[in-house]
Amino acid sequence: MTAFQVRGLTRRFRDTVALDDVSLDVHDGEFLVVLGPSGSGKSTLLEILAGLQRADAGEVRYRDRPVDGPRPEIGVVFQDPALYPWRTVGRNVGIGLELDGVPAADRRRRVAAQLAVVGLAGQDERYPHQLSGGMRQRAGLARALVRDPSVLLMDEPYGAVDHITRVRLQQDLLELWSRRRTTVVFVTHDVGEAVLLADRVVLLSARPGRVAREFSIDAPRPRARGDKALLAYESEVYAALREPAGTHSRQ
Ligand SMILES: Nc1ncnc2c1ncn2[C@@H]1O[C@H](COP(=O)(O)OP(=O)(O)OP(=O)(O)O)[C@@H](O)[C@H]1O
Repeated sequence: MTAFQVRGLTRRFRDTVALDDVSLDVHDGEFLVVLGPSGSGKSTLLEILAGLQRADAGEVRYRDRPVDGPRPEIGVVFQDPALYPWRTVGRNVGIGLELDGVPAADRRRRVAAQLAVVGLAGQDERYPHQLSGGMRQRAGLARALVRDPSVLLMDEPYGAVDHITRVRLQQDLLELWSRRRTTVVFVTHDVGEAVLLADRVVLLSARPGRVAREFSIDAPRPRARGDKALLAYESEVYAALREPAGTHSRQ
């Protein structure tokens, strides 16, 4: 089944055309990576999928219903997890459940379980400033997962953590995804990250943001950085990035 159907999406900010006639499908259970240079409209696309902003033209449907606002089954993870500093990690992660009116005992149980899933078991009572950047990012992921979303939208979630932490977080995300098979749409401008994670990479061109190319990453899983099969895909994507703008052909 198709999770998202995106048709003819256009978004302008004054003179800037952030997205120009973007169409794509996201399939159920798929790990889709949206790759593109700065200003190619990746974040704008993700926010429209999340129902956080509207397109000027075109349509987004999720499971065949128009997306007209945020929904609990669509979880979002941003580069900055934006945890409330005055709330404990547990109360940050459980915030969506509070809004959903889930009783406190149930909430605590679900939060503790989700913290364990992301590698933060027993950290409920700590405060965000007591966590490392990588741990805060894990807490942001737990906050999205705790509502049991059927799709996760991730906007450069590892863009602000150091390289070694990033490699670890990527590996953990891959393990999590292979267990849950939640549909993921993941935005990055890191080619290595894109081919490591993706079933399919959609490459956007910059200003205006258009779908330039698509790559199916048919490398076997489990995967790890440095796998030979992935390096071949990386070379293919880098070659596409070297093509002058406007000469991209769709595969
Ligand atoms: N709220 C806004 N007001 C004005 N212009 C905006 C706004 N949001 C995005 N833009 C412009 O739209 C274009 C696409 O921005 P967007 O943030 O979606 O790109 P991106 O590919 O995610 O970039 P980056 O990789 O740098 O985060 C850019 O030129 C940006 O300046």
